[in-house]
Amino acid sequence: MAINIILAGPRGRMGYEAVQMITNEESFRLVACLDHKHDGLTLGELEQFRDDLQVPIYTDFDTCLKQHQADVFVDLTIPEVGYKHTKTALQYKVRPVVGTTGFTDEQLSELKELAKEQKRGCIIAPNFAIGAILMMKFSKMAAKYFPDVEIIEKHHDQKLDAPSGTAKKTAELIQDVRESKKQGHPNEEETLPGARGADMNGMRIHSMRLPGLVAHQEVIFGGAGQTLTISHDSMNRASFMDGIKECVNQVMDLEELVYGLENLL
Ligand SMILES: NC(=O)C1=CN([C@@H]2O[C@H](COP(=O)(O)OP(=O)(O)OC[C@H]3O[C@@H](n4cnc5c(N)ncnc54)[C@H](O)[C@@H]3O)[C@@H](O)[C@H]2O)C=CC1
Ligand SMILES: O=C(O)C1=N[C@H](C(=O)O)C[C@H](O)C1
Repeated sequence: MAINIILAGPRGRMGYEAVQMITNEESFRLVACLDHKHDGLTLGELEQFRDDLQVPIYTDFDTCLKQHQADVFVDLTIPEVGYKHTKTALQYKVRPVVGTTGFTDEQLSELKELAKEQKRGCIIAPNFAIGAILMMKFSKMAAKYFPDVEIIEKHHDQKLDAPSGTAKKTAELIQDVRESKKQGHPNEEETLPGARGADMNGMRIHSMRLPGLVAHQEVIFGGAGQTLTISHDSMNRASFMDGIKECVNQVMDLEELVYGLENLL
């Protein structure tokens, strides 16, 4: 039996790629899309999609959920909207797979509680690329031996949230094995605010935004007389699609919220 999917954000960089992946996958069926425009049209009526994509577009999620029996809801939008969508999907007992980043810790806790109450699977994955998951895992391994670490994440200049979800997740994983420690000289001073980047329990995260970039991260560890750099580059958004596929399949068997694809691989 096919898995029926509703996708939010089909016209976005990730959404467009996800439409191609879902509609090319035999075991998936794209039953509807959610957008903030084009209510009542189908994807095929929009310029960027194939004419034969007879997938209806809704601007109101409640209406969409009442009209279509969906198993999984995929969100690739913006933080504020993605959070509201995820909550609504869970209230309708539809399983969310969320790639949207920038949720607060409070929002994540609230959604975790809701998924538990509703006994519905929900996956929130700051990064769907397998290479990025390995980069995070390797960083956690290295942090045991190198407590001094700085993260540099580099993204395209249309990204809304900083630091990236991946950088925050990496720092959280490192934090599991690293004691809180303020890095750099104890008396260091920023003569330009922000020069040392964001501070997460003494660990520093630097966010770079430039046209031409897609999604890249370096985790640099420093020790006596040596540095270790673990890096990952997504050259295009196809790099995230296998991860979304995996999450759509796995969320069907979950009854709680899982934050991070590293917990499922
Ligand atoms: N987890 C992962 O592996 C990845 C996550 N992302 C995240 O995915 C999200 C989307 O990224 P991009 O596609 O690059 O952004 P984008 O800006 O290209 O697309 C966002 C889409 O959201 C849509 N949108 C805005 N408000 C909406 C609403 N009320 N209802 C429905 N749709 C709405 C916009 O029309 C737009 O098409 C971001 O949060 C980004 O950080 C991006 C790449 C990989
Ligand atoms: O906005 C993006 O592009 C990306 N967002 C995710 C993040 O915030 O970590 C994943 C990837 O880095 C691409």
